[in-house]
Amino acid sequence: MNERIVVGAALYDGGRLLAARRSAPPELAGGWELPGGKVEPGERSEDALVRELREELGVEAEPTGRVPGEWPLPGGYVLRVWTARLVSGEPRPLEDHDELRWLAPDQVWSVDWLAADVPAVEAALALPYAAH
Ligand SMILES: Nc1nc2c([nH]c(=O)n2[C@H]2C[C@H](O)[C@@H](COP(=O)(O)OP(=O)(O)OP(=O)(O)O)O2)c(=O)[nH]1
Repeated sequence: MNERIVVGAALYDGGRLLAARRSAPPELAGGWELPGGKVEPGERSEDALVRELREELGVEAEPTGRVPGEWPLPGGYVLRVWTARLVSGEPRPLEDHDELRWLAPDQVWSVDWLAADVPAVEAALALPYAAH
């Protein structure tokens, strides 16, 4: 009954995508991911996404659409991704991350994404530009 879902945000601002470098746990530290986290029992995925972006980055964001697909994560979780738009605030690495980077389209593959994020980011980039 408890689905094990991690939601990630393809957070865009001015055509650039936000990438976040994990600082923990040790086996994931240094890898880049889409900010987000685990959906709590009874929580809507979009609400979890907004909550996680507030907690982790200190920003208000609005989910704008689901990126088709889901990608398996260790521990029986799956990663689902939403596009999102920055509503207010400047993202800061408050929790879980030690660096953030806004990536222009030609910089998206300049960071070392976590394994599950490679197909997830590809799927986000495959969406029509209007979704960004
Ligand atoms: N948030 C996020 N997690 C990812 C991505 N790719 C990926 O493999 N993961 C993994 C890392 C973690 O093992 C797990 C997400 O856990 P998390 O630590 O971000 O979740 P959370 O903030 O709710 O934390 P907690 O309840 O474990 O304290 O999924 C991604 O793009 N975004």
